[in-house]
Amino acid sequence: MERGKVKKKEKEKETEKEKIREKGKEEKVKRKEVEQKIKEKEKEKQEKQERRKRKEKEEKRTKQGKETKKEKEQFKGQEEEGENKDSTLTRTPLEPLEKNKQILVLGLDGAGKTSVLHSLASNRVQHSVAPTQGFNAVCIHTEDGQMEFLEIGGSEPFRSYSETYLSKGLLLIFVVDSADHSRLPEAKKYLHQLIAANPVLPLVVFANKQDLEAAYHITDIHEALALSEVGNDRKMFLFGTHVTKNGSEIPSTMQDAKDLIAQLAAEVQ
Ligand SMILES: Nc1nc2c(ncn2[C@@H]2O[C@H](COP(=O)(O)OP(=O)(O)OP(=O)(O)O)[C@@H](O)[C@H]2O)c(=O)[nH]1
Ligand SMILES: [Mg+2]
Repeated sequence: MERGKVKKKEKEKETEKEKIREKGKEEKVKRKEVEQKIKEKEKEKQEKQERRKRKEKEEKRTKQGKETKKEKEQFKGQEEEGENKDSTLTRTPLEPLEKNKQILVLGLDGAGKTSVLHSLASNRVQHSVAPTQGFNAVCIHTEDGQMEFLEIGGSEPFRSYSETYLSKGLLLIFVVDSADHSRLPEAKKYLHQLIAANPVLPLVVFANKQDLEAAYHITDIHEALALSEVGNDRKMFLFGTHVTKNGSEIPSTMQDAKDLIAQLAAEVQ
């Protein structure tokens, strides 16, 4: 009888232990499930982050692509035409580029804009061999950085683009053929149209082709272009320049003009 009781108690103990073991097992399974869930959530989070990063990269690439495309479109033209032998420096923007403010080089066709610009860029006299069909962008490196010049061809169809660029210009360089007396009134009209579009834009006038016998002296050019009327709020400078012997050093007036342009550009920027 006693033995029977002991056996029963032992059995009960055994069942109790069994239950505890079972419970332990269940808890272990539950813990594993929770751990699994946490891992899955972390994985999901990581995947989400990667997806977001990929998307951001993709967007960045598309944006860059668009910009490059826009710039490429802006700069096609004379390079493709290959007519102008100075085309390494020639670009055709359709609209002003936002990045850097440009120094605008304007004036009637044949005044000598390209010749002046390329001579300033290389510090050597460099004649242009063809009229600019559209735009001509030249970057000149200086001690303090770089200057971006933009010539707009002086022929009638291209002149109309000038006003679009004036509001974003840094300086205006106006080149005039000092020996072409008959076209001085036309040059004056064009210059005054330009400056009316931007009342503060500093103005540097190049009375070019001073080497020619028929060239007007700079005081006559001052009068012929009515430079006294350019406005009191505007800085204005006038240089007598010439681009004569190809390959020779640029004349000192041109070097002076270049230094002044660099100084003005630094002040305005
Ligand atoms: N004698 C002389 N000829 C010059 C001088 N500057 C330019 N030329 C000549 O003038 C002609 C026209 O020069 P360009 O530099 O093409 O003139 P541009 O103002 O750029 O003309 P577009 O591009 O048509 O607006 C070329 O035959 C040049 O060689 C100069 O100082 N003296
Ligand atoms: Mg030109």
